[in-house]
Amino acid sequence: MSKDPQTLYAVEDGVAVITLSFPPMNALHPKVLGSLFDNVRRAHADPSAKAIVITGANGRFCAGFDINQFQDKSRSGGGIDMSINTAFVELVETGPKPTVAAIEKLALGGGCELALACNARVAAPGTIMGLPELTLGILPGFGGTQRLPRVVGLEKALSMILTSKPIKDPEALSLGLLDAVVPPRELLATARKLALDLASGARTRRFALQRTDRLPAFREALATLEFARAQTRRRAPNLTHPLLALDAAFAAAAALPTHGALVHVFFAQRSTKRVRGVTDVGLAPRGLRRLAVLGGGLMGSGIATASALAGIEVLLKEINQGFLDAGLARIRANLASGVKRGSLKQAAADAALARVTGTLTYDEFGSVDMVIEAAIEQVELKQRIFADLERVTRPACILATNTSTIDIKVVGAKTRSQDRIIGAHFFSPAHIMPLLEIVRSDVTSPQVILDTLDYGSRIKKTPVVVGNCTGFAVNRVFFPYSMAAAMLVDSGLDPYRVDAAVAAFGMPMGPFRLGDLVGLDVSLFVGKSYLEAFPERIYRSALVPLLNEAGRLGEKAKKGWYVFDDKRKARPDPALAEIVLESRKRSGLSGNAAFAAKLSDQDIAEFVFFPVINEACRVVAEGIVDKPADLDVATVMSMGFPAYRGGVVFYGDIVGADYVVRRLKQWATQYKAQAGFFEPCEYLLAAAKSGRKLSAGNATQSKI
Ligand SMILES: C[C@H](O)CC(=O)SCCNC(=O)CCNC(=O)[C@H](O)C(C)(C)COP(=O)(O)OP(=O)(O)OC[C@H]1O[C@@H](n2cnc3c(N)ncnc32)[C@H](O)[C@@H]1OP(=O)(O)O
Repeated sequence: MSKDPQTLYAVEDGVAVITLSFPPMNALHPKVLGSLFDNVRRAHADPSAKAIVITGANGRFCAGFDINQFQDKSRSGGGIDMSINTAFVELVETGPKPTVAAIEKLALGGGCELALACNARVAAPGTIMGLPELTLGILPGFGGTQRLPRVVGLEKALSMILTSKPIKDPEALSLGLLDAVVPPRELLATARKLALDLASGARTRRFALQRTDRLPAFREALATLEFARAQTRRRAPNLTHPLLALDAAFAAAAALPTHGALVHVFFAQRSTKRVRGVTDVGLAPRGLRRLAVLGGGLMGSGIATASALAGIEVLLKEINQGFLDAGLARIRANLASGVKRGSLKQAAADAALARVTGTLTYDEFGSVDMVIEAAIEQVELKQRIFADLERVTRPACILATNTSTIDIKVVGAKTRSQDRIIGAHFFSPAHIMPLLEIVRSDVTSPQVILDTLDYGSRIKKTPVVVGNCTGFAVNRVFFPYSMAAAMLVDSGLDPYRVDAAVAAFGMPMGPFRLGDLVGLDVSLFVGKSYLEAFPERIYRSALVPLLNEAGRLGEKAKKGWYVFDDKRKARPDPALAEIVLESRKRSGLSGNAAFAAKLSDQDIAEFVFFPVINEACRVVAEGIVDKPADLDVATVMSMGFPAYRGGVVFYGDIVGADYVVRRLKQWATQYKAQAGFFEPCEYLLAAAKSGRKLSAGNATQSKI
């Protein structure tokens, strides 16, 4: 066996096996690193290899970076040659072919970091793994400070790094640092099989650096790091480098845009309760004791459940005994499911139920402090109800509507009580979804807004005050989302591909799966209000009307964009193709097929979200929200826009207003007939030109 520092390359059964070879410990001499890098690249280019196994010669994996290099350099007074920088670990982790480490005896320092970069790890019994770098006065340099906490958890990783003590294979296995422990003679075969399973998708390929499941919440992480820092200072008051290791773990995470975005959402969520002209004018909430809910349907019963759980007396009104019984049964079922899930104690559920009274009349409405109407979306019906409410309630009683589409001034048009009329827009299911959009008109009194904010906080929702416009804030900002997605499908993309790309961006589901959840009849109805309100910037696809005609109304009809089994599991449906083809024919977008076919997942996400950012800018400019951060919170808490991207406006700042404008203009050129859909608004254009952040908001007082 040669003593030269090198790696060996062989392909066995479709797997490239790369062997570290530098007796006795296969230390990572710069020549070993160089050869490893070359051979990993070779394996990625090698058509006979589907996957890669990295192992060590002489019955050992690797004892880390070659310590002799440190000695030589310190003698010569120079620094370490890190010309083979961390690029190779990135390639090992995320290159086109999956990697598995086959480990014997030891994986220490850089050797452990190399194993951590592999997508899976198998070891023989008697193996030790660890990051002993601090004992040499240096820090783990190949990404160990980042990957180890993500694989074994922050606390364990800090202890391993700070004590430099390696762990043995049984503990490594139980922590997930190893995927399997097998006898030495089975090691390579097991690693090869695992590598092929990762390549075929039979097992999920994992990327340590992208994992967050073992990381604690940000504040908990800070506390752990602070504790470790104090302990380290006590144990080694003269040493700086262990503290640097802690800083490295923290600073690297803190430098990521995800950190900035999450901190933004943290503060934004707390600031929605501060509204100019409402919470800064010396008013105090009047405190709500008794609430009436009109309508015991899905929304009404959810609102009643959330309110009763917060200690509020609830009067539930329905129009006949059958509907009332059904509404009360829904409240009971909501409470029972909370008990079953473990989020609610039986005694609390019983107490909440005891606070709910059913009624068929307005007789007791004189005693309530607030009414929330949750009837169906019909203008005349709501107008009649509000005229009745004005008559049967005290003048101080707040009159709220749970409409999601109708102008609240139109709802109150047959009353002279516009100042106490407000929108309380809940998201379904109302007792679970965390957001409450509070819709004010230009004459809603600040006291009424303040009381509704207070009510929202009491029922544990995040309240966001928004102005009165079509779709209010959330639905309005998101109307271009489904339209852009439909445009892509009409241009030739598979709807399931679009959904997958949007889910990969971080949404809980794609726009079409969401359409099925909401109901495509509802989408059609709501879509019409945007056609009327914003005719210059809508995309009118035949897709949703055709799906409605075919009776494909979504989950409730067991078929929509997808088909659903009895467990509500969605599956793609080949029969959808006919409708899609018909819509494409009518759309006149066939000229865009080549453009659409070339889009990457990221392009697709940008295509559907940049028009959303554009609309969000309009909402900010029109003063529909008090501040852009309110819109960020609203989009995270309603649509599930990823908090680590900070909400739609903050996301616009992450990617840059100028980039958003450039892309919108490109698409406006590509889709000439739909140019209005992509036209950047003034607010966005101004930010792109001046470099001002979109989240800076309006300098002037909001108009709402
Ligand atoms: C970028 C990265 O984050 C930076 C790094 O990786 S820094 C390196 C981190 N790795 C380490 O600190 C491990 C250091 N090595 C050890 O702790 C121990 O040698 C061991 C646990 C691996 C084995 O211990 P043991 O079986 O008792 O054998 P030991 O006599 O110490 O070592 C055998 C030989 O390997 C050499 N060796 C061990 N690790 C080495 C390394 N990382 N580099 C160069 N030589 C190494 C020893 O110097 C010794 O050489 P010699 O025979 O010429 O004296």
